[in-house]
Amino acid sequence: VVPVMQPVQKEQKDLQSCKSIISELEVHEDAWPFLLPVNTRQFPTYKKIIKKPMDLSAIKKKLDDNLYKTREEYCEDLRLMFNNCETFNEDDSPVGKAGHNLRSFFETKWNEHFPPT
Ligand SMILES: CO[C@H](O)CCc1ccc(O)cc1
Repeated sequence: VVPVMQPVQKEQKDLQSCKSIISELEVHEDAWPFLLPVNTRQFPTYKKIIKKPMDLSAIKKKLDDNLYKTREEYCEDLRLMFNNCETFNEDDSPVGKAGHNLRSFFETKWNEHFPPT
């Protein structure tokens, strides 16, 4: 009989996976544009164009502060971060290329931890 995981254990496993994935993203060679918030005082255009800034340090802090109710909320913030990058950067720019590479790495890790049924 396949043991049914209690909801609490399921949440804990999901949290461990989310922490593991962001730790791998943080040390990825293409993470450099995403490690810290974009300096919106240095780049006022960014503040005007990107309504919801997001970066890896903010996501890590939300994880550590238990602010994600589900793994889907966490995934949403990562996709927001990558979509912001595509909005603001040309695909063939250094930051744009890093964004596409890191997004691909993330989606692969996501599917490893949470295989689509
Ligand atoms: C996640 O990285 C940001 O999209 C970088 C935004 C940016 C790129 C080039 C600049 O000269 C200024 C800001």
